[in-house]
Amino acid sequence: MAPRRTQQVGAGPSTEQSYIYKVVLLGSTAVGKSSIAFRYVKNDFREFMPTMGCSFFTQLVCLETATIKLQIWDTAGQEKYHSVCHLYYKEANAALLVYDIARKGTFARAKLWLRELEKEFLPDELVIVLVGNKTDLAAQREVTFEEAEEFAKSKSLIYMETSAKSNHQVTEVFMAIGKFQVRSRCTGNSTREMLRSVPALGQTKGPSSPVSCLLTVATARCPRGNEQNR
Ligand SMILES: Nc1nc2c(ncn2[C@@H]2O[C@H](COP(=O)(O)OP(=O)(O)OP(=O)(O)O)[C@@H](O)[C@H]2O)c(=O)[nH]1
Repeated sequence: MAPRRTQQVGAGPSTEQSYIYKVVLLGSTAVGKSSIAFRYVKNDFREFMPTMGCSFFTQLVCLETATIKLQIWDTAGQEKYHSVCHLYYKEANAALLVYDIARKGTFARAKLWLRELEKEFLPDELVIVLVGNKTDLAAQREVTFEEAEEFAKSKSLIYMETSAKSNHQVTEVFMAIGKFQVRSRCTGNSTREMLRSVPALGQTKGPSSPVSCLLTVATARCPRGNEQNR
């Protein structure tokens, strides 16, 4: 089932379609949500940027078949802001559940966020990416790739690891969201169904994982420098 609340904003430059997707970043404080958004939108990294309430960014993703405007909502992870977070993930099309691979407690917290989302959304209504951030801290890793991937698989989530600091796979996360949404629209299959359709590859990470396998299907048209930030 394709996402229900996607806004279609008409044809793009040629015969392409343009869509607006709302993406919300959720997770414990200091896992790197703002840093991921900042890296993606500004291609920069700052050591200190605490979020109060919520920040908002937009970014265009140009795919072969469609142009997508991502509305990126970066929520604050501090407990005092928790009660307002549901206001931000309302009407979302995709969620990034971010944890810090070097802090096991943040992985547990991401699982709690998932439960909250499961109460608010139908199973195929939201594309959810579990994001293990700070891969540059590999020596301090407390959550293995395999543990997180296994959990993601059991819940039909996309799983990816990033480093906002070293710019590892950050763009790919947002591209994944765009591509899954567009493919979902084109094929009528939900992300769950698409992930299920490549089960044999589910055991491996890297270039042959289900995510990267599906990502290669729709090739990006714009090089990063040509993406517009509005
Ligand atoms: N080593 C490393 N540090 C990172 C990475 N991403 C973020 N950080 C650092 O982690 C700290 C928290 O980053 P933020 O982006 O503010 O985290 P947040 O999840 O938005 O935090 P809240 O706004 O409190 O919810 C900062 O000191 C960042 O510099 C990363 O990939 N690697």
